[in-house]
Amino acid sequence: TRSTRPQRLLHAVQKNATRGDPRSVINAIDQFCRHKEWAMNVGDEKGCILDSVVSEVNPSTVLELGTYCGYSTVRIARLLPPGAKFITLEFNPKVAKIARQVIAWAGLEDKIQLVEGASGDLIPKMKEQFGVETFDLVFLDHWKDRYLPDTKLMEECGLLKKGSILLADNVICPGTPDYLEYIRNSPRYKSQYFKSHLEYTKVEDGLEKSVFLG
Ligand SMILES: CCCNc1ncnc2c1ncn2[C@@H]1O[C@H](/C=C/CNC(=O)c2cc(-c3ccc(F)cc3)cc(O)c2O)[C@H](C)[C@H]1O
Ligand SMILES: [Mg+2]
Repeated sequence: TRSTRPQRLLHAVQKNATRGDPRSVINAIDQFCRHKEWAMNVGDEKGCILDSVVSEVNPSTVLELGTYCGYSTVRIARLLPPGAKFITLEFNPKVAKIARQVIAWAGLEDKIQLVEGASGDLIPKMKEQFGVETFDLVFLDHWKDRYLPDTKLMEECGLLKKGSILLADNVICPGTPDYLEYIRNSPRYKSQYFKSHLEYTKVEDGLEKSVFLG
């Protein structure tokens, strides 16, 4: 049977990237998706914005919603200080298996805790099961209609503290209208839109960075 897109992306990494070199893994995926087969990674253009936010926040605790093939996981993990706690959630076991191999190829498995399951089930368990108090940074990149419910759930579970940063991908394309409306009108957040393009295309997209005010 035909391979899956994540499997083909993993093979491109194993063929073209150097083991233990996160930068080469990132480049191999970007080359593959730009020239061979598009895939829904945050990509190089939005990835630079992600890098700058991660570097600025210099987080001790990070949560990623929607690992997919691990492209943004590798981008984030390579910039984290030693001892940082980085949890990424992926509910599709086949996709998680690919992501684990991409992360291992980058040599970053010791910095990342990939947890298989649905965010709605796992977010309420973060404190008791994963020993997390609050998250300094959350990267939202899973199903777009889940950004808002999961943000409200993180608030309810006390996982955000004054200064916590939410960074959301795809707020224009495919779009997350209910999330944007909520986060831009809530007195509990200060938001900023970073205009960019849909990965590997000229279509407009962007990242929304929101600071939780407590
Ligand atoms: C109950 C589940 C919720 N909880 C969950 N808990 C854990 N893991 C979850 C949850 N919900 C989903 N996931 C996982 O995250 C991944 C899913 C990621 C989704 N990303 C997009 O849909 C997208 C589309 C485009 C796009 C743009 C233009 C186009 F023309 C086509 C596509 C671009 C982009 O940058 C995009 O990120 C993965 C496949 C899926 O298993
Ligand atoms: Mg995305």
